[in-house]
Amino acid sequence: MGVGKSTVGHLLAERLGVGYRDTDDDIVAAQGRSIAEIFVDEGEAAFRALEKQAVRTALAEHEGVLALGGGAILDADTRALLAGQRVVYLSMAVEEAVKRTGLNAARPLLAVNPRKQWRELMEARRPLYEEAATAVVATDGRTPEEVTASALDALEMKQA
Ligand SMILES: Nc1ncnc2c1ncn2[C@@H]1O[C@H](COP(=O)(O)OP(=O)(O)OP(=O)(O)O)[C@@H](O)[C@H]1O
Ligand SMILES: O=C(O)C1=C[C@@H](O)[C@@H](O)[C@H](O)C1
Ligand SMILES: [Mg+2]
Repeated sequence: MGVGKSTVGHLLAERLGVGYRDTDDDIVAAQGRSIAEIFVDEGEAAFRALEKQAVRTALAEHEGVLALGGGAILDADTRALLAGQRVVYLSMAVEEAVKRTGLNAARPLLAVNPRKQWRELMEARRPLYEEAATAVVATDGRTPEEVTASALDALEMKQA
């Protein structure tokens, strides 16, 4: 959350001359509600079901850069779909995460105690991110342009 998927994703798409899509945005558009509202109204499990379908649809329809929600990796079927894709894991340390996300209530899973919640989420997810990734790019103290350049290098993809 807040690692720079949207910022870097847009830059990466621009450099590659392809489109950008974001499954969080797809869910919000289809539901006509914010992610925080979906969590409050229906709970995380309902959000995860919507997310799983959104990832499946986007991977089938879209050929450019796709940003996934931070928790999409928790779903085993989603992980299987990612197995055939180039996947970039953008990483950061907790202090960078707190700087970038702040106490923003739009991120319901970090709303109460961001540092502690972020650490716990990452302990559970880091192995899944690493397993899915074909490229890992550290973002701490680096500009979005630098992160984008590293992602292109790591993916061995040329700019358009
Ligand atoms: N490399 C970077 N260095 C410093 N700040 C950054 C960097 N990349 C993104 N940011 C800033 O961090 C914040 C979060 O970035 P962004 O919205 O791109 O992340 P995200 O991963 O898409 O977040 P979300 O989990 O909400 O989808 C923004 O304020 C953005 O300007
Ligand atoms: O890491 C997560 O579990 C989440 C990340 C966001 O992208 C959103 O998908 C939502 O806030 C949940
Ligand atoms: Mg984003």
